[in-house]
Amino acid sequence: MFKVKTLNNISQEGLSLLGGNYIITAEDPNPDAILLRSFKMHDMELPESVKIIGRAGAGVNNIPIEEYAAQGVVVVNTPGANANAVKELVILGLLLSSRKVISGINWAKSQQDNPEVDKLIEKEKAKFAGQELTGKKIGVIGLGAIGVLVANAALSLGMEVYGYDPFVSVESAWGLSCDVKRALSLDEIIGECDYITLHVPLIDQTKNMINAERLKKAKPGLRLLNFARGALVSNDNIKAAMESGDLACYVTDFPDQELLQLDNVIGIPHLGASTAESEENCARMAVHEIKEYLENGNIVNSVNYPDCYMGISSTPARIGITHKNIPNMVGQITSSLAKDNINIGDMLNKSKGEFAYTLLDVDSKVTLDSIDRLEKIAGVLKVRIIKNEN
Ligand SMILES: NC(=O)c1ccc[n+]([C@@H]2O[C@H](COP(=O)([O-])OP(=O)(O)OC[C@H]3O[C@@H](n4cnc5c(N)ncnc54)[C@H](O)[C@@H]3O)[C@@H](O)[C@H]2O)c1
Ligand SMILES: O=C(O)[C@H](O)COP(=O)(O)O
Repeated sequence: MFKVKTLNNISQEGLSLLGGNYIITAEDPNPDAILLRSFKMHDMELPESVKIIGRAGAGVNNIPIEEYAAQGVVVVNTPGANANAVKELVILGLLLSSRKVISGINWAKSQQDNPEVDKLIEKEKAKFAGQELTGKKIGVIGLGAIGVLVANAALSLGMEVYGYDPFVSVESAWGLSCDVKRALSLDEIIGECDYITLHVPLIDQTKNMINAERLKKAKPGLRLLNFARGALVSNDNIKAAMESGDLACYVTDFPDQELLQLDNVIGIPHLGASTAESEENCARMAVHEIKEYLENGNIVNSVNYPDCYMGISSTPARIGITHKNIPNMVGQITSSLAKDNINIGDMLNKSKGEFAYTLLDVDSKVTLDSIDRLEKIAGVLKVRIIKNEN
């Protein structure tokens, strides 16, 4: 029996895939896995029992992934599972930043007791005129799962699309329309575009990426959309750019009190991934990844360990070892097993940055003493018996 602790509400359709061998808990102090959305884990003490953390979503800035890697805990996310939901909200954001529908609707509602409102409408509507998207230039920053969908959708709205992503994956590049123009730097497009939309992860290198200097170069009347993370742009810079008239509108899925006080900010309460379809997709994918790791030791879509897949074990025992990516780890692991007369039938060793994973199928049952010896090897972080039969 495995215990999965949830730190946020997770789609029931996804949770139901865990099946009868799992207990879903919000309270248990010693779970095998943690499943969450945006819950901030930075101040949380992680129980020793936790082997894997599943982020039902894309962003992992709410999880100390390096710290957990150093504890031998694998963190996985669900790439692309909520991308369509975000893309659709970005399209809405483009329209809301272009047409004064929010103020128009609010004005109309304020006239609900006015029997003459239909006559007033024709007079008042001039206050709510906007601009069209067709023919305008948009810069899409970050061409991953979301950025590619947004760039392609913007083309179909008749926009001229520039994409910027120095680390674009081959898979993303295949998904991107050849009509998207490649920008070699952010500065190259900030002065050209009528709209800029951000789709990068929040990491040290992207924090405050739309800084004061860049906003000063912006085309006057720029509309900036941020459905990625608030800290990619600072409030002070948004304020200054609005005061100078360079920034006409800031649409953000991450508003705070200061931003909500500004007239030209459209603040959405982090609804990018909040559709039934996306919540279900994310939960299904995260549950699949957690099951693969707990039941088979396979790592799928990890952000702090290498992906590693050996299917279902057909030997008597399987052992999974998270360890540091340093010389002679495989040598020490295999000779420790050899000393215990345990033959290795199959194995995989993969590394990612400072950390590595070794998955071994062995031809006989392993004893707790053998596991103890593996745990004592310097650099080994966690050893798990995934399967152990006679
Ligand atoms: N508002 C929401 O509800 C919501 C939902 C999903 C994701 N997000 C946010 O959006 C981000 C992107 O999501 P995704 O699913 O597209 O992720 P992704 O990993 O598929 O794509 C991110 C892309 O950003 C690129 N990138 C990284 N650093 C860059 C830089 N300095 N300049 C330009 N490009 C850079 C990467 O190469 C990658 O192609 C997530 O990390 C998350 O923070 C928000
Ligand atoms: O990074 C993400 O996937 C989004 O920000 C969605 O977060 P949520 O699951 O808390 O809605």
